[in-house]
Amino acid sequence: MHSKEQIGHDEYQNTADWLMSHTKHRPLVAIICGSGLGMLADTLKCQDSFDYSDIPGFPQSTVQGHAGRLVFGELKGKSCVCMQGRFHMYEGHSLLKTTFPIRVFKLMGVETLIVTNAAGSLADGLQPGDIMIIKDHINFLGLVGLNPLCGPNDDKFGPRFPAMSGCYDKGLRSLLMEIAKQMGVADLVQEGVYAMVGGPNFETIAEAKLLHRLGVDAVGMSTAPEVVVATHCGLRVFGLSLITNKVVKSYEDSESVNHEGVLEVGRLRSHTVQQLKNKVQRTAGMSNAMANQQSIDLLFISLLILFLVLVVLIVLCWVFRHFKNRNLTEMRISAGQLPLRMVIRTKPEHAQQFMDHLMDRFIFQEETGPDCEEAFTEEHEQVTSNPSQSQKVIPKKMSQWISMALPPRQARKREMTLNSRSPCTDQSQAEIHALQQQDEPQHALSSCH
Ligand SMILES: O=P(O)(O)O[C@H]1O[C@H](CO)[C@@H](O)[C@H]1O
Ligand SMILES: Nc1nc2[nH]cnc2c(=O)[nH]1
Repeated sequence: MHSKEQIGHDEYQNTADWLMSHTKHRPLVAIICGSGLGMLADTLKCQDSFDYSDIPGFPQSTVQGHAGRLVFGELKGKSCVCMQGRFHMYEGHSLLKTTFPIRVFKLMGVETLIVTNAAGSLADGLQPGDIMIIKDHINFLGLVGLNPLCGPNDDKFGPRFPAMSGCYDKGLRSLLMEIAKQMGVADLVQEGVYAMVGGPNFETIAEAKLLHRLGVDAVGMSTAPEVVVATHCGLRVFGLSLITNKVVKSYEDSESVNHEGVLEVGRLRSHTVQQLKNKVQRTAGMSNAMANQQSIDLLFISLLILFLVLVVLIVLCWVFRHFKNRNLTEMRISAGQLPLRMVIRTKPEHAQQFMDHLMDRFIFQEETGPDCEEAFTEEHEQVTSNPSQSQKVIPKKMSQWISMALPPRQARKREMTLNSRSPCTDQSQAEIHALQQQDEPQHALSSCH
């Protein structure tokens, strides 16, 4: 039973330490080369390569087309590590063993895993030689409990129940589509769902029909366990399937698939796959820390722009209000001893009318208030003694309560009119001057006695 097998954290760590003591490379990207795709490592500079048989704890590769070598090297100055040959369950390895290198890479500081494989197509639109960007997978082994994460969970790597939705990085997927367009090979590239079956036999026609009905675009015998383990330990994953054959789905079809044919297509398309892989690898080679820093910078700039827009809006509102109120007369009314105030803004021509009504009201109330009788009588006499005066005069007592602020230009005119028409007391003159010197619309007490 695979689930009883355990690999201790120390065993992964020992292998990681051994590798790091044998190479100066500190890769951020790891690549697993699928069947016939071992040449993906060829373009790496300053290579350090190790046979799997020399690496402590590493399983051995037994499949033709999988060299069994770990190659460290640089692409455009960025270190990466390439597995020339992967491990399959059908070789007799446990799923924990087939995914052993992934956790070792994680402990070495790898952040992104690029998986490649050879696969048979079920989708009518995928032809041999096409490249499928893996959008998602169906892990048939996992669905029946054959999963490298079975057994005690190593919390140092990841959670007991890891999410798998979105395990194939969306950003890198769209990036590859862009790159394919730029390279003029967009018609060779499309996204699809990969399914992993146990192998090593290829599919019967009934199985092929079933997979097709289930929505599988391409099928192979690897990849899913590696992706599950990589996602569990927080690696960013990108996957490419090279379509090496069409899966036979019809009893009338006389064609049949074989491993040599699979390897041959791999060799023929190796150059294109290599170019695509290199371009994604260069972007992925930018560490998560760098990518995060870029996101933080972007967030900071967005916030700054938002703040500036807010400031501009506030200033615009202030200016708008200022100009809107500029030509209005402002009347401020304070009531009693309570801090009760009312501000009324109205067109200058309506202001006097309003004041007249207000004063009539006040006078009526003053008449009924016993304590203000004396003040009222005195003021009332003043008003009635000069009935020709077109503008009513606010009684002295009320001037404590009512004030008017005219628009700046009108305030000046009004001041001149008041000066020429009726002599103001020294006190109210002083108030007019004092208030007019303020920046606000000038306040002119309209009480003139
Ligand atoms: O998935 P990779 O390793 O690319 O290999 C694929 O090709 C082999 C069959 O020809 C199988 O191992 C299948 O999984
Ligand atoms: N299962 C399976 N694996 C493959 N690997 C390459 N081609 C195929 C295929 O047709 N079926």
